[in-house]
Amino acid sequence: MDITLHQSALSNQSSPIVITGSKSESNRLLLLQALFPNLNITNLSHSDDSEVMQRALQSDLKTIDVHHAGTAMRFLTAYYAVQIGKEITLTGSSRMQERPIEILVDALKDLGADMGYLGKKGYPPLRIKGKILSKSEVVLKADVSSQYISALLLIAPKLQNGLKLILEGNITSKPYINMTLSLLNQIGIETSFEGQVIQVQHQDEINNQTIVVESDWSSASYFYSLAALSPIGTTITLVSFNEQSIQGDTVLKEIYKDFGVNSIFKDGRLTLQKINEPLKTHFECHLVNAPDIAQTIAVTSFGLGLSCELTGLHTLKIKETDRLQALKTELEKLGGTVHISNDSLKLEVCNTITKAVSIDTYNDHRMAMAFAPLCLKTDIVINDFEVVSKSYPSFWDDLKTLGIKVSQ
Ligand SMILES: O=C(O)C1=C[C@@H](OP(=O)(O)O)[C@@H](O)[C@H](O)C1
Ligand SMILES: C=C(OP(=O)(O)O)C(=O)O
Repeated sequence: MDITLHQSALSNQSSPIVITGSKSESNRLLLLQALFPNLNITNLSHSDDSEVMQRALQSDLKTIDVHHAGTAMRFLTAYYAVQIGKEITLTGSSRMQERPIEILVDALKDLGADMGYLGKKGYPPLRIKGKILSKSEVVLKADVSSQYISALLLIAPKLQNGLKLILEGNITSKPYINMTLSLLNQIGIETSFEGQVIQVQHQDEINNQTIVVESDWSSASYFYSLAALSPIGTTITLVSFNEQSIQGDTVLKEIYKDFGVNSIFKDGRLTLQKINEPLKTHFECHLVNAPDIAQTIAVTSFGLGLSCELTGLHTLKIKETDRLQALKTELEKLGGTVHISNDSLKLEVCNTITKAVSIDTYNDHRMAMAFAPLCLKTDIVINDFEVVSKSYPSFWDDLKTLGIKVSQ
């Protein structure tokens, strides 16, 4: 189904937007909780991806389907590899069956795992038979997806001798690896990360404890974009966010300064203030550490009539859709001119936005949410609007709270 966002301005009296827990943190903690049952978690994400993860970990079924959830696919591959005596099929949506997993499968097999492909080599679905993994050191490529590395790190404390990972190549999405290590440290597990080598110590048990999931910074990006596209003086308040976070997407607060948005933290609230128009007409950003906010930034630049060059985007082609191609197609429908390569996107200056365009979302929540803020400039239709539930089910309600006029 589609949804129409009528050209609107944000209300200046709206209540704060409450964003729930980070899906990345939630899915890591859910897996750690399955390994260490005395870990208690609060403020879990309400996203489809976290619900899928929760259901999978509680399931006795022989086939586990994670739909579109990349973290669930990768983290559960490692988890089931060490579930002794269990044999399962792990599968996902048709897109998931095009998202590569060979680097992780090879690393787990090198450690002693018993698993294989049920379809195309290198891709889900997988057959996994849990066993004790005998080895504790493995070499793997780090330039395709950090999720393979996080998956191995999450099961590492339960391996007999812990784990030493030797990373090859440029490390992509590094803040997500640091997030995994930080959560391991928070529950009392010792780790080190020096150069290309990560080590995790073996640990059987942890102390009883509760971890509060931080609110989701990737979801906050759409509000940064709304603030950037609004007149000077506009404010949007988000709860609950603190300046210190283990999520790499906190770089938003630096990046959006260039678009005239200031971030003020007070008592767990983050207020975004549009304080000036962009100081430059061309924007450049290297996003190898924050791939999930690339779509938001490209659309903000377009909406502001700026040219931009975004680099470090080689992972975008293997996400929910080929995000580089999807951005080019949809921005060009709106009148933009976009050049893409395997790892970059260049947008030319465009001062008129084509009206009432229908944006295709390609089963990608971030396509829907990244384009939505353009309703501050023109009417816009978002096709298959339900996709947002992958990470942010209440997104459209939250837009209405801000005064955006929405109809179905
Ligand atoms: O570990 C995680 O929670 C994630 C890592 C990133 O993936 P890649 O490492 O594949 O870039 C990111 O894009 C994804 O949304 C979540
Ligand atoms: C890429 C994403 O998720 P995943 O890889 O976990 O499917 C995302 O949420 O933008």
